[in-house]
Amino acid sequence: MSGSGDQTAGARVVLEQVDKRYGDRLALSGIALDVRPGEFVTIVGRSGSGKSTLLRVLCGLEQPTRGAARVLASREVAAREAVRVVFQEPRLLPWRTVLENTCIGGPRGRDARARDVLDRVGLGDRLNDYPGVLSGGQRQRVALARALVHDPKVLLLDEPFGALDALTRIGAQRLVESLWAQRRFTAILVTHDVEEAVLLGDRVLVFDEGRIVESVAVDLPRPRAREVPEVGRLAGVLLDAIFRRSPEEGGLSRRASREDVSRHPATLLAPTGLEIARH
Ligand SMILES: Nc1ncnc2c1ncn2[C@@H]1O[C@H](COP(=O)(O)OP(=O)(O)OP(=O)(O)O)[C@@H](O)[C@H]1O
Repeated sequence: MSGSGDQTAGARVVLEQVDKRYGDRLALSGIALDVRPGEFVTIVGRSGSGKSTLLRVLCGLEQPTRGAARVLASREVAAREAVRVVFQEPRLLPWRTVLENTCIGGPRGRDARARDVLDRVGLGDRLNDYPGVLSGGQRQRVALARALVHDPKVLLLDEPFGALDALTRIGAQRLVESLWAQRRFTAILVTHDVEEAVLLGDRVLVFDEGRIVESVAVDLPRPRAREVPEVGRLAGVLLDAIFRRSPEEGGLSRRASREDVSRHPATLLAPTGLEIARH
């Protein structure tokens, strides 16, 4: 897909030997990463492998213990405009309308832009509704609009589709991909779904114990479908990388097979057999 309309260019993201330590736990260990402007990088890995910590470092919620994380835009942009995050829960204010939620945190006079973005995510006719009357997928689209209204150079997505049902999830994936193709921001998405990682990523990184243990380039035309054999093959490669090591401590109670995971994608959420809580 080629960019059209807006000429917004994404920023380059560079991490140099980043460690993040919590007490004696090393959540990130020597992460070196260079993300091209406009690249779509997806990240998979077992629970606790450091994926969310990486996003928190990138958006400035956490400081690296060692090393540096840099966002390099082609022109000077305010930090708050450079990087935006969409979380698994939409985090909307229930007493504010869709339009008001979308404008939150932005400078005044963003109404027109917010309306435009809400239109693009298919909520142009829900501006004055409150979050309580929206579906889960619609709320997540408001969260996406709220991030995009700032015209970010980097969009961080932390399991943004995790709480959506399968059909809504496919629609939301396509929406994110088409917005990315239009606006050319740099996208970094954390997911537990290896197929989703292949469908959306130019490159998929596998995390394990705070390190990048595998990097898989996905050189397939877009939009991609789960039915394409190469998508399934790459998803298998990723699963092998995720489960290659079965650590004695804190790891899998048994080695999950590829079949287990494709039948029950949520297996990855709870590799030690814990109850899976869905939001
Ligand atoms: N604020 C914190 N204080 C202490 N330890 C933390 C904190 N945040 C994360 N950790 C630890 O850092 C490690 C990495 O956590 P992180 O949330 O990045 O993993 P994750 O890969 O995103 O996991 P999940 O897929 O379950 O969301 C874990 O061992 C976690 O317990």
